[in-house]
Amino acid sequence: MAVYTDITEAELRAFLSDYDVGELQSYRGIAEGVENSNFLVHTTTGQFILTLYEKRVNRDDLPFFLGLMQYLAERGVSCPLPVHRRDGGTLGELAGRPAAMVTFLEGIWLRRPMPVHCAEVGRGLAEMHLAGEGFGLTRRNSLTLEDWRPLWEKSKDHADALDPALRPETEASLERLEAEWPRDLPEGVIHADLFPDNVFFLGDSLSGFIDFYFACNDALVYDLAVCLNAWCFERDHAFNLTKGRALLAAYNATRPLSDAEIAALPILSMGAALRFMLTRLYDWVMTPEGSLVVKKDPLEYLARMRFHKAIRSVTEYGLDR
Ligand SMILES: Nc1ncnc2c1ncn2[C@@H]1O[C@H](COP(=O)(O)OP(=O)(O)OP(=O)(O)O)[C@@H](O)[C@H]1O
Ligand SMILES: N[C@@H](CCO)C(=O)O
Repeated sequence: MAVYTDITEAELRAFLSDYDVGELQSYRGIAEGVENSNFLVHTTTGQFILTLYEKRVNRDDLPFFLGLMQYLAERGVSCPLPVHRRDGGTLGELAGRPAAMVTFLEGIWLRRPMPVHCAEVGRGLAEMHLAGEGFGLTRRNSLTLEDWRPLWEKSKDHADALDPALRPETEASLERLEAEWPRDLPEGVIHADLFPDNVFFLGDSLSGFIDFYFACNDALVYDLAVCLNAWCFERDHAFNLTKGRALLAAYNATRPLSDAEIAALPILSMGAALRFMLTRLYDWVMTPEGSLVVKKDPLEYLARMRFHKAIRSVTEYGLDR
């Protein structure tokens, strides 16, 4: 459950008094998510999501995240819109945490996405990349190549307990990624965490993206590599070629990939798999026993790392070449 910081009704009423959102009717903590504390807030004018930003979110990055959601929403991307206070600001403080409210997005996330949904994500991701052009603020990706080894150093002593293969394979992956990481790919604003739980659907149609708290400037195709990892593998860790084809074709139809971007897909996908293995391993080690947060399995991403390492041609992802 992701309510690390609880709030009282009195605190919430005082917070809401700076907004034109009507009277508080009810509120409850939202169990899903692992990063921040989220509350669903009902007022006489509608429902909103209130987020209290926790450990991994740097306060200085919040104007980037909130500004980006606003920018994308204004340019036709369906995503939460930060709610403005009467003084014009969107960022406040509640229970000693930075806090903001955003509009509620209709839809549900899919536990078992099908190829049709992968195609929707591919199209939506490409549209988001195009819509992000010209956004005035920038943010470095804080979970990219340079950040992986320090993260690994903090948790590697616990790797053997999970799987004896984890340590040697991660060390070998880090070396290869450090030697081969591509540098000159087209960059822009990326979501960087576009997992199924961050994409809402109404029926088979994508209804919106949430959770922009890893968004940053980086190679656009890295976002696609994250999606390949998050959307196109089955529970037994097998890659689903039909899903890969659907995701990549739909992306490519909206924002055509260059030859360099296509060639970089295997190494970027391997890097993306390592990134999620590392943050999951870190959380696995650091989250206290008995805590209500659902820990995610780092080994799912060891399996994906193996798959990407063995790729010989991008046709294995479903790209026609
Ligand atoms: N704008 C929104 N509209 C509707 N529901 C939302 C919205 N934002 C968040 N939620 C709900 O809150 C849950 C957690 O939100 P979110 O994924 O942003 O949290 P997080 O702690 O940052 O999680 P993550 O583990 O994905 O990084 C979502 O699964 C969704 O149910
Ligand atoms: N989407 C991530 C959690 C947030 O970084 C994961 O599944 O590991």
